[in-house]
Amino acid sequence: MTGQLPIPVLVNGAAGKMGREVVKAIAQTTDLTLIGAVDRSPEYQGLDIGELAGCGELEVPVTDQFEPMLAMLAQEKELGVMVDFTHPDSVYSNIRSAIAYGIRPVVGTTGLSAKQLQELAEFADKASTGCLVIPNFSIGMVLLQQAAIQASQHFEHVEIIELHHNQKADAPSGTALQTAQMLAEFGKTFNPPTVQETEKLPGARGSVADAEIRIHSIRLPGLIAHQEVIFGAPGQVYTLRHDTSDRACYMPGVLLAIRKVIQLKTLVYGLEKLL
Ligand SMILES: NC(=O)C1=CN([C@@H]2O[C@H](COP(=O)(O)OP(=O)(O)OC[C@H]3O[C@@H](n4cnc5c(N)ncnc54)[C@H](OP(=O)(O)O)[C@@H]3O)[C@@H](O)[C@H]2O)C=CC1
Ligand SMILES: O=C(O)C1=N[C@H](C(=O)O)C[C@H](O)C1
Repeated sequence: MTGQLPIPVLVNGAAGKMGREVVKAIAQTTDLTLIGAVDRSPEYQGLDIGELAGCGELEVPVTDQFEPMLAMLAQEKELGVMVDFTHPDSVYSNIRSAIAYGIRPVVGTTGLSAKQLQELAEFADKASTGCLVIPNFSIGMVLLQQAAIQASQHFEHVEIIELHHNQKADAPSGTALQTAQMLAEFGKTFNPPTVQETEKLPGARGSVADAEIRIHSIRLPGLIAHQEVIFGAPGQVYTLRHDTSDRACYMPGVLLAIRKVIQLKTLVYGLEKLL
């Protein structure tokens, strides 16, 4: 907490699957206060977000008026935070708008390109405004990625499978892309060809990400969010797997990010940098 007052938070995408979890998590704290709930869905306009999220009335109605809410948040005595769980198509401009108002973004929405991230980092830098972009807020995924980095020093072959619910807009997942990027950071290239391959169906071998790491995306009802990183070598396979069974798993990371972002003056990418 800065001073005596709670950190004012605006949740963008508040009526969505993640937005509702964030609203519930904030309502259970004493050092954060929900001051706005933005969502574009017409069916939820004017409804109390607390009722919608299942944590009781919060006297915060859902609105689609993002910019006016940012302007209102900018008037608060304490530094304001905008949590974004919206859509890959709008996240870039949401972050720019928040920073322009001096609001600190905590971003879970995936789908930002490397170029967009670079531009946002420069924008945040110039404005001396903290911004957190976190492809995955769960501690289990951070641990998986750390184990994968360690294993990558010893294996030449690795592929990633990510499995998600079939409402997910982007593929591959932000987490899978980040994982490949983390393994590529040590300058190694994986999966040297062992045979001339032919794809009888385009995409059968997945997509090629950083350092020649292949990513395969599965979308099915019944899934939430899952990832496997599979290393292979002659005579052995080493599989790392993380399973999400409830979106509550992301909330400790989201709350940590809200509390940290107000201390930052630049854009930081990845939960591991906060731990
Ligand atoms: N970083 C992490 O740990 C996690 C990240 N995610 C990411 O978060 C994002 C959201 O996921 P999820 O909650 O499952 O998605 P949902 O579709 O359930 O929720 C998104 C909500 O935001 C609304 N919305 C979309 N665009 C806008 C906009 N421009 N302005 C205001 N509201 C908007 C949607 O309305 P409508 O339905 O009308 O489009 C919907 O109500 C995805 O990118 C997902 O990959 C998800 C889980 C964890
Ligand atoms: O859409 C989701 O659900 C998730 N999205 C994030 C991603 O793309 O990596 C994080 C997690 O996998 C859940």
